[in-house]
Amino acid sequence: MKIDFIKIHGIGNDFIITKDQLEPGDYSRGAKSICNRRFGVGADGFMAVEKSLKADVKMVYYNNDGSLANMCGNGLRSFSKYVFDNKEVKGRRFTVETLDGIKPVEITEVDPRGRAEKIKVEMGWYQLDFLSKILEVQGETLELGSLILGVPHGVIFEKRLSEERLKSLGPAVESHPLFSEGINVNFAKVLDGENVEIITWERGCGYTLGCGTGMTAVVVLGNLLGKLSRKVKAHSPGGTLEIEILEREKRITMEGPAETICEGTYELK
Ligand SMILES: N[C@@H](CCC[C@H](N)C(=O)O)C(=O)O
Repeated sequence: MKIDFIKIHGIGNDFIITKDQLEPGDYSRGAKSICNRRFGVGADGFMAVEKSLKADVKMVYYNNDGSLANMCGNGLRSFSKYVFDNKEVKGRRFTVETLDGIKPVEITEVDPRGRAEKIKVEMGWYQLDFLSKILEVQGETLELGSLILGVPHGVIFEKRLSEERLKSLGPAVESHPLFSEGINVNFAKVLDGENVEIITWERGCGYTLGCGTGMTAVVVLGNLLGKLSRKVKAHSPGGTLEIEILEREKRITMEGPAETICEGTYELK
């Protein structure tokens, strides 16, 4: 079966998006195939655009290993760019149904041709699992906080960030028996109260250049621990997101870019 797709990234976290209808069982298999970086187009995740009865449009997200996830922050901005640029929605403010509920979106910057460049999304509110627990992993002692922001996140604050260390410890923490559904793993270094650097090992797709829900989880946990303020610039290898915790209203916003890479047709294997 052939599908039309577009590839969009949000701070280097890249996604394949299709409006074409697949057989229900084919999305997971399709995600593995099209996201493969050697034998497919290559991406961190695969998203389907669906009709919604509750919101303006519905986003369904699969990791590149074929697993379904409730939410993806960079994915939501990339998806929003797609539906806005392709006039699937009306106006610069609209709502997107996700498996984590309905997310209001605002296109905050457009290019001279009227295409979305910067997007602000509502991330909802978090569910704290625990602020701090000591984990022994591969002979290392890690102090980790855990919360759910649509998907589960572990946050480890460190003095120095090492991609090599993340790639070695990430898979072991992701599948640690403490987390029955697996977990995304974020290593974070606080630069000052308004700036934090983050590297992430994602459940279901490994090392990525940035993870929107993960960067938001770091800001939330950093704020709860008194390390970060409520309005923070979060920096990952692929770019920067602006994250704001609106405590009284119990909502969190995340703003950042999304950019089209290419579009085409793919023969699903
Ligand atoms: N890249 C995403 C998160 C995608 C889902 C995650 N890998 C999971 O399975 O929990 C983001 O930007 O938030």
